[in-house]
Amino acid sequence: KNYPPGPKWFPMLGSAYTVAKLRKKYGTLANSVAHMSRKYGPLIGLKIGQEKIVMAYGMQAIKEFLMNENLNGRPTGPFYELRTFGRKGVLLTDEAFWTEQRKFILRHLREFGFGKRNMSEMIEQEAEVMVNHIKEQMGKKGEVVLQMDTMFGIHVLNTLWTMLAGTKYSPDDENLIHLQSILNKLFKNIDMMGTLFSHFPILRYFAPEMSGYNLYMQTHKPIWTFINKEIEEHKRTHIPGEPRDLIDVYLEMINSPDKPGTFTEEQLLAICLDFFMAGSETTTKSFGFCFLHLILNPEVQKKAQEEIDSVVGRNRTPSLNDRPNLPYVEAIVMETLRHFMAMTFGVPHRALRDTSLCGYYIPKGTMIVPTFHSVFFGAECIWDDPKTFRPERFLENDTSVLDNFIPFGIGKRRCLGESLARGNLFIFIASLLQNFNFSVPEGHPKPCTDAQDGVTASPVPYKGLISLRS
Ligand code: HEM
Repeated sequence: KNYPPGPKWFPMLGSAYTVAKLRKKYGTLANSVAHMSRKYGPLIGLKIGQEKIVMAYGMQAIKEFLMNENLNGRPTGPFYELRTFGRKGVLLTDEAFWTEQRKFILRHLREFGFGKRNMSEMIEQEAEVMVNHIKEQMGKKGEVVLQMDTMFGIHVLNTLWTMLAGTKYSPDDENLIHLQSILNKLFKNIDMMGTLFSHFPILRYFAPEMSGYNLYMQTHKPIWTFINKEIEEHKRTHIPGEPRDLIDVYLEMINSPDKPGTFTEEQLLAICLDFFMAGSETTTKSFGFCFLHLILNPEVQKKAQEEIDSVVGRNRTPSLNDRPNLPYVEAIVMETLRHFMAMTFGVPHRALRDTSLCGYYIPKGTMIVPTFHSVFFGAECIWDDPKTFRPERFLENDTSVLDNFIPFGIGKRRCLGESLARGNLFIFIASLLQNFNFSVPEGHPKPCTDAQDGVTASPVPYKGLISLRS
């Protein structure tokens, strides 16, 4: 009673068929939810299989939802448990277990530079590696055509992995390129609400291929192996009392006599997996959207390059200290996040107790998903030309712009990696624009601005011509 309104529920399927039909018609899940919200309002009540799912559409609904602590859980079920041998990690756990782990991770990541000055130095070093790697590929020609939607993956992971595991990988590391490409494939085949076997768990036994179960497991296994190797290496080389990174600190906690019960080796593996997925995918996809729009908007590149030349010059790498003096580059970062998150849903929450939202009843156990499309592109968007890539919108003196800018969420479950993500975006974009121009390669089509659906939205794969600036 008083559950949010939505499409009719059919026996067994619930509203799955209606949602699938809308998705076919409107191209993406975000566009389908936008369509449903026109009919049903800011909360759309769905039932997919046995699962109740509410989509929150619009700033007021999303803010009220994210600030309601009764809605701070994460979904349960085999889809969420199989990836980490039970409910483990930080991304998809809740209650006291999650609080203890999140606090520990945040405190110790800071020891290894997270959010501090040496984070800037570490990102600057990686940006230099990236610039030099591109220059090597250019050779004497001074230009090269590259697959731009995926080329940031290893560089982004390196900035994260330095703090987590004290390791960096070569941009040509074949194993890591493979792991990122299979993860990319998985993320295109599922979405933030899950996949067929998460809504209909029994299908994993009868139709493992069709329900997405096989792909899910085939993707996770090599990533577990990769992380396990890293943990084993740390166990072999770690000197007690001299932690080098988060894995070492965590191992010390596991070995301490008075450790709380939540600290186990499986939990450490789950945390690394969460970071591998939540940390590298999101930032890499954001770069994909950013350079796509920079290629299509040479005047934005030119404006940023003039700013960088006058503040930083050409002889040193931009740093996070330059942020206040590079407002146009910072505005590109925000415009990038807006375009990426407009087509990406927030991580699903779960009602820990019966509660109410926007005057509706939300029963315990309901999954609830924020639809950022509404605030960045859709009906509640405060910008009149939302699909245009126009960084200037963030430089206009309008405070409501920042009130409506919540790509990392709000409240207690707010993104744990915001400072690293923003730092990466700022330094990499500034460094690349300082050195290169980006354009459509001869004989190639203009990149398409439509997003592809998945756990996180991706740009349609595209190539760019990168040439040395004169
Ligand atoms: C463009 C980059 C990124 C965006 C837009 C982004 C956005 C988000 C959003 C919307 C959430 C969900 C908040 C909620 O559930 O209410 C989230 C959670 C999370 N993010 Fe990010 N994120 C980004 C990068 C990163 C990075 C680089 C890391 C790792 C260093 C990271 C780690 C996490 C983790 C661990 C959570 C779960 C937090 C929790 O449940 O307590 N994210 N992120």
